[in-house]
Amino acid sequence: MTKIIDGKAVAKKVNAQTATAVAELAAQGIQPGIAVIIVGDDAASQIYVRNKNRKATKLGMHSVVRQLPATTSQDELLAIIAAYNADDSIHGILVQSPLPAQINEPLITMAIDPKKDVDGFHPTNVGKLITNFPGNYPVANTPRGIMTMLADYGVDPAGKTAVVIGRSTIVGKPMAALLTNANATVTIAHSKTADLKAVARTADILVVATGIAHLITGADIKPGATVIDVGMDRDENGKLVGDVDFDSAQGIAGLITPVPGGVGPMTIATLMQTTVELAKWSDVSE
Ligand SMILES: Nc1nc2c(c(=O)[nH]1)N[C@@H](CN(C=O)c1ccc(C(=O)N[C@@H](CCC(=O)O)C(=O)O)cc1)CN2
Ligand SMILES: [Mg+2]
Repeated sequence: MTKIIDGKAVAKKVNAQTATAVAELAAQGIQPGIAVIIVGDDAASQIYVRNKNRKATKLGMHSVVRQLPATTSQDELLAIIAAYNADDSIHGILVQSPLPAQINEPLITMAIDPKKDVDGFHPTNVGKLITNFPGNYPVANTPRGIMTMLADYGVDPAGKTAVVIGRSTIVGKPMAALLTNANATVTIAHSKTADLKAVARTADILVVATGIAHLITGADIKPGATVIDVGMDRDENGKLVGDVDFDSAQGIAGLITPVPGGVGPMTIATLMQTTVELAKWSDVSE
C-alpha cells in the first residue's frame, strides 16, 4: 500500500517549533523580521506572498511586503534591496520569483546580503551547501522542507539511490546537494537525460521538479520508492496537479507527496523557520 506524506501536518509541526523560537527570541528583545519584495502582478505570486505575510505575522514576526510595479527598473530594485540590507529590523530578504524580463535575476540574488538571504539562493550560501560547509547558513526552503518531510516519515537517505529530476537553482541542485550531504547516491536528471524514465526507475527516493504535468507515472517508479512531487501544474481541465501521476503511482510507490498538500506547505513553513534562524544568527558575531 502507498502511504501519503501529509505536508500540511509536517508544516504544522515546523510552525509550532517556529512559534516557540519566536517566543524565545522575544525574551531576548529580538523580533525576527522578513521583507518580501514582489515586482508586478502575477496572480499566483500575489497569493504566495500574501500567504507568507499572513504566516509570518501569525507567528509573531515583523513582516513587510514591498509591492512594486511591473515596470520597476533593475536599479530601483537594487536600491530597495540595499535599504533592507542596512535595516536592522529585517533579518530575511526575499524577492519573489518570477521577475519581469528587464530585471537580471542572478544580479538581484547577488545583491542580497548573504546573511539575510532567506531563500538561500546567493552563490555564497549555495557554495556553502555544495561544500557541506560547517556552521550556519540559509538553504533553499523547498528542498530543505523536503528533507524535513523525509525525516518526519523515517526515510533516511544514507545508502539509498536518489534521483532528482530537474536542475533549477531553487529546487533541483540544492536538493541533490542535501541528499548527497545526507549520504545518498544521487543522480540529477533533466530534459536532456537519455531514457529519463529508466533512470527514474532506479530511485529509492525520486524527487520530481520539472513543471511537466504527470511526466512520471506508476510504470516509472521503483516498487516501494519514496516519491516527492514538487510540480504545480494545470491539467487539461485547469485542475492543479503534480509532475507525478498520483493515481497510477498508487500501489507502486511506498510513500508519495500529494499536490496540493505535499511540498507546497513545507516551502512556506521552512521559510518561516529560516527567517527565525537568520534572526538568531544575526545576534552572534562570527
Ligand atoms: N523567491 C522565491 N520565489 C519563489 C519560490 C521561492 O521559494 N522563493 N517558490 C515558488 C513559489 N512559492 C513560494 O514562493 C510557493 C508555491 C506554492 C506553495 C504552496 O503552498 N502550494 C500549495 C498549492 C497552492 C495552490 O492551490 O495553488 C500546495 O502545494 O499545497 C507555496 C509556496 C516560486 N517562486
Ligand atoms: Mg504540494
